[in-house]
Amino acid sequence: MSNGDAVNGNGPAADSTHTPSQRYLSTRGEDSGFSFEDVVLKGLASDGGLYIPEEIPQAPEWQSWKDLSFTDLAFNILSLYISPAEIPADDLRDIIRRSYSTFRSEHVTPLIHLKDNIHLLELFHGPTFAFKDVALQFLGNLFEYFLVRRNAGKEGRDRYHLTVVGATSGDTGSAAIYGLRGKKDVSVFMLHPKGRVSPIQELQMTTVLDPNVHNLAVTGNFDNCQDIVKALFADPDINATHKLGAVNSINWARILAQTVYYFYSYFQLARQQPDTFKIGDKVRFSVPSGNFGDILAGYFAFRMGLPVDKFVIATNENDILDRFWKTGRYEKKPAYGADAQGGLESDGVKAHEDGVKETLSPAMDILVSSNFERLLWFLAYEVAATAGLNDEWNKRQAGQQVASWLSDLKTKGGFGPVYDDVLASARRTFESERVSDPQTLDTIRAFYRDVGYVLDPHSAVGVEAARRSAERAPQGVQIISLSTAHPAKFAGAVNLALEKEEGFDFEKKVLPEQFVGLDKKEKRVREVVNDWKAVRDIVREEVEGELQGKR
Ligand SMILES: Cc1ncc(COP(=O)(O)O)c(C=O)c1O
Ligand SMILES: N[C@@H](CCOP(=O)(O)O)C(=O)O
Repeated sequence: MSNGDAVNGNGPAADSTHTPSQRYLSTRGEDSGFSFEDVVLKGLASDGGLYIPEEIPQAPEWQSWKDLSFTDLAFNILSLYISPAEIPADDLRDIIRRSYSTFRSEHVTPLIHLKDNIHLLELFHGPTFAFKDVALQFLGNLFEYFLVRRNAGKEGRDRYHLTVVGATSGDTGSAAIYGLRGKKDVSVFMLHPKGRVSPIQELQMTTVLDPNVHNLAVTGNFDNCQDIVKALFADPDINATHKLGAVNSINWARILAQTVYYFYSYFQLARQQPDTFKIGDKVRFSVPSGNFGDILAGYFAFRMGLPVDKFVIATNENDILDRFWKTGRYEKKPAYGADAQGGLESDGVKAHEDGVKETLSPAMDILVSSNFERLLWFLAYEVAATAGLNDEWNKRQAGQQVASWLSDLKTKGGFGPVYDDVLASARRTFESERVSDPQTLDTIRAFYRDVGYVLDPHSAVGVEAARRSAERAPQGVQIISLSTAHPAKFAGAVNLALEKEEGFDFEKKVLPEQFVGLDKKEKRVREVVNDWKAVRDIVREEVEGELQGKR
């Protein structure tokens, strides 16, 4: 499929009055020429790839953005990708303003100094206390905007009804639900691995009773949920009857919205440390990583012109990314580590037969990182470009290479080692660190003792990686470590680390009022087996019920 064809193969064609500033292509090379609106509503490309912009726009004026508010900065950055012909400037400003008015901090994503040259970018001040809110509040409003526009003057079954299907290891689910609850013409189906999200995360999702919200607890792991979502997108049958939409970071708008806080944190650092950090200095980012969406947003900010010294990929013991950077091989893990005893690794972490380890940072318990595919495209493109042929050829080569790697991942469980120049290019911009559960607990404890700060386990993985990276970093480099969730979402890990600390009281020190009494609320969730067809049947049944006003 190409250029301006119907969304999902059956939706309305892109409206020629909304001329795009930017075209998008698929990482697997078979799908191209789409507008921003197309890719936001479509989510996943029809060849199974992920959408990327044909060109990464440069931001030559970025230095003059230093004193802008978060929302003004967001407007400037997003405008590089969304032309006023697609969304008029006033409308875009309004979408951005509404999206961030729900945040509890005037900075939206405040930066605080943690210790020495390590700074913490707090991304958890949105409605669900996780970094996903930054993108999903925006995406929810964007969906609404496009649907209102498409449905003007239409009634009943003629209206464009979006069926969002998403997979979550805990945080995307609630953030997407809060971004979309009660919105007209949208149904939301969130699949989470039954029993493998934290109790608060589960309650945040299942206590939302709006008729358009459907929680499905899948007997399986996060990757099974993600595979079901991708199978639904690949199924022509459901695509013919329902217009599927994505809220996971396969949706380009998720990545785009997240680029803003990389710039914003850089400017906050310059404002906070005018004597030691000047605009133009390079900064290092450490990012707790699972699906690779958050760190990929940083990569786009870097490619747009932000001076970055290195990105540190921080993984937990589900370490496919760390292993790639160390070996050049991208491989799913064998079921159990060599030292496993009856499903328990030597450090006490539970390893499931499917290869996923159940760690203290469960939102990163992911076997395969879906956004890594987007980076692979850019790495392959860079290598193709050294051949000196034309850009069209380079893009085609990159798409073919990515399709071949991803096919090996599917059929053989992995690929690699990749060519030396691909790995060298990856290592120029990124490095990686793997942080075990005991190290995560030690980090939470150490920073609580040292500076009185309570880190959530995911943020602790990032901070420990930042601390290790600081030992190798050039003298004086400032490191911004992304804090991806509020500690109250992970009471188990935080209490494990801090319960013996004198004076520590989880309820008084950590628990926000919004979480109090959640467990007393009514819940709605359906259990489903790990079978995409069973999920498809539920989606059909529930959407029909909603459209007939039965729910
Ligand atoms: C709290 C938390 N930290 C880190 C991550 C990893 O982010 P990403 O999947 O974008 O790499 C996630 C899940 O996505 C998360 O929920
Ligand atoms: N950690 C995520 C997993 C889904 O990742 P996404 O960024 O692709 O939506 C979660 O919390 O659900």
